[in-house]
Amino acid sequence: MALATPEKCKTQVLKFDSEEHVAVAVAKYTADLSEKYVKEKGSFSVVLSGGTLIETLRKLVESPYKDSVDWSKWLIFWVDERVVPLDDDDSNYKLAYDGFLSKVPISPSNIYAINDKFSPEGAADEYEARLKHLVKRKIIPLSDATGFPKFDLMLLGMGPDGHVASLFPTRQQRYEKKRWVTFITDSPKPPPPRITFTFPVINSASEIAMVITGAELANTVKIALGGEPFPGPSPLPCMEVLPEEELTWFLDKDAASKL
Ligand SMILES: O=C(O)[C@H](O)[C@@H](O)[C@H](O)[C@H](O)COP(=O)(O)O
Repeated sequence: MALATPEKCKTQVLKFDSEEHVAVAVAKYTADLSEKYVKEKGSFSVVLSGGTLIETLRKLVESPYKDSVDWSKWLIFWVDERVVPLDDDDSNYKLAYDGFLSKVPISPSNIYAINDKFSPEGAADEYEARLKHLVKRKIIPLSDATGFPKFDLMLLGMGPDGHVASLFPTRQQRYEKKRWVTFITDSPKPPPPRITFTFPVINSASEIAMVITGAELANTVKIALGGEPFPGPSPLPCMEVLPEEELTWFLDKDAASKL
């Protein structure tokens, strides 16, 4: 099946004076998309990453969105997860639960955490099987363009090495073309065992927001968006993010300082 083409994906780069302004803008963007997708299809599937993203989502659980968003229609997934118990401080589920999910009325049955009883390989297989089941029940559609599951919104962070999800520049998972979910046991960012969505799934999303703050990411942002040819053998993973409809970069002043 044909993969999404760059011509189809609209890219916006939004720069803000501070992290606080990014947080305000990401909350409005997410709430607006929630309204749009709930109206169009009766649900809103949101894929979270870990890291600083959850803190940047803090405005979404405040007024006016706390009361205006139709949380009952939200479905929550993780683009990557550390294979640790769900109550471990390293768990992306725990991070999201403590900072976001526990503050809004999303039904626990709509929150798709990994099964923390499995090995990384088993957890990836089980998460993929669960996604396939949701597709079969028509809860998550398949992309007509790619044949992979199509989530409404993915909210992604990025590492200084250009990784997104747990797809690292020096690891082969970034090249996976068939699996929906894969695993890694030697992640360069600790903890080492993780599962991650693959690029075909990430790029089948309708919308992706790259939420990037802090001066330590300025060089990588420049490489990704600066318009200069990339010198390495393969582009950085962050340069390969290309959803089906719209890609929006939210940058604070520090992250955008080298553009
Ligand atoms: O589990 C993880 O580690 C993440 O999902 C990872 O992909 C993260 O989004 C980036 O590493 C950025 O992390 P920061 O926002 O903390 O810099």
